[in-house]
Amino acid sequence: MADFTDLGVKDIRDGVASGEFTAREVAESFNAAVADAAALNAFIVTTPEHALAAADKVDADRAAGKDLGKMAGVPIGMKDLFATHGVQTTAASHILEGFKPDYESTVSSNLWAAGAGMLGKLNLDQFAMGSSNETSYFGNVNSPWRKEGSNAAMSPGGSSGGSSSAVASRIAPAATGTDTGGSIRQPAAFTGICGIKPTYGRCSRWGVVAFASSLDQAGPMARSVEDCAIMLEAMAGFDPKDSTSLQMDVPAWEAGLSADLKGKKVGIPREYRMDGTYEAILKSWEQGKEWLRDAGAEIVDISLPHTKYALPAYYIIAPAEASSNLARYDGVRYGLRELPEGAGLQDMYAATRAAGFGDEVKRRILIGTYVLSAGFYDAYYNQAQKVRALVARDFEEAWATCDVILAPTTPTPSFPLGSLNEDPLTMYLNDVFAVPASLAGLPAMSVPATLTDDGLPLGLQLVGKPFDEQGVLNAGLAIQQRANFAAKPEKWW
Ligand SMILES: NC(=O)C[C@H](N)C(=O)O
Repeated sequence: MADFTDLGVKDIRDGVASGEFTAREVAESFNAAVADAAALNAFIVTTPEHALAAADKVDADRAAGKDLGKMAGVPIGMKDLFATHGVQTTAASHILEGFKPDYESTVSSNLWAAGAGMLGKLNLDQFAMGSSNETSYFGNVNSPWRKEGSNAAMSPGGSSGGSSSAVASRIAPAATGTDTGGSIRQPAAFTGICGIKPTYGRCSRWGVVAFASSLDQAGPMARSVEDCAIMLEAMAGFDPKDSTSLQMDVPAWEAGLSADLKGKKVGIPREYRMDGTYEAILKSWEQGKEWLRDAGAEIVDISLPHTKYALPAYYIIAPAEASSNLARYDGVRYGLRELPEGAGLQDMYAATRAAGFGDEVKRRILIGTYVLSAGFYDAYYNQAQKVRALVARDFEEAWATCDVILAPTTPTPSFPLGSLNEDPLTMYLNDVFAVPASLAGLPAMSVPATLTDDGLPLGLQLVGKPFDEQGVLNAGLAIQQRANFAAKPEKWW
């Protein structure tokens, strides 16, 4: 069987369209790679038949001379937070084990309509809560990357850790992710791939298991900026079923790609120079400035004064919304039910939730319930909302002097699995550079920049004005062309 696993979204789509190979050949090749990579634990369930059926439809459409979609013939991984009709959807939680939705999320429907197929449902942190993919009920995901000279299992980041691991290891050309406070960008940075969180409202949240509804956004994860542009075009669009969906046409991001940044100003936020950030990351940030200058941009110093309050505000707002969203898992409507002998309704709720939710999910529900309780609402929840407004205002003011912002994606590279489990605060700090853009609802992307001396990927982050995914993608492309990140993890799985 021919091996197509080094190909990305654009290569596959164009090769299928020109008849260089068939969509079925591609699907078979990736299905085999997925089956061979069980050691990564990237997938919770695999759906080879879905990938093949979608491929056959594309091949038949091509033979019949029909128009092919944006993602025609591309088999992808689907984060297991998207409801998929008839296919188990768990959010990596025991409480949803066995749940097979009788509906399809809007984002996945859009992708299938564009000609993509599904390789399977990808592992993640439980209910997307985590930064290492260690809170999944279905076990850790392994990063395909290892430190030079070490066999220690590394984190692929989280919560979209199955997505990042699958794309980096080339068992999927692309995958969906979701980002509430960094869940696309941080795993992309940890594994040397690209990932973009679009403006809040670009991708419908309908059929996406809710974590923090005012922050949750879907986006693509792939190995190039071009592939992200193509896939985002297929995913995005107004959806009347999501009341926060943007009523705007989807721009032609792929056609609009240009790495010429003449006339653009790139802002460097001085508050992002934080203690505890790895030297190699500060160095790659400097390098990033040079690359963007080389692409024609002017580099300007900017200030986002409320940056240090963003993470604490996020860890009040996100748990508050989660405690409300997760109240629906009661043992009656979905998945798991624990019904001890002689138990009443309240006992059944308690037993189901005690058995069904993992520790991190329980921690967030407790914090969220606490900050929303009558005596603490003003002191915590309302205060955090005010901070959120200040963080958003910082960005609005910055747009007076720059068009796009360059920052690190994370303060550190990937870490060994197990090393931060006992320390939730250090784990939360992973998202210190990602969360401000989330609170402000802005488009933001991570692009691979370089490797550390011991061989781990580092990413650079670009943050854009509202609705300006194009500006983010174009600056990302300028970095991609200069970083020439061609490193590939050595196969050990
Ligand atoms: N869901 C996310 O965007 C990830 C973030 N680390 C969190 O645990 O909330």
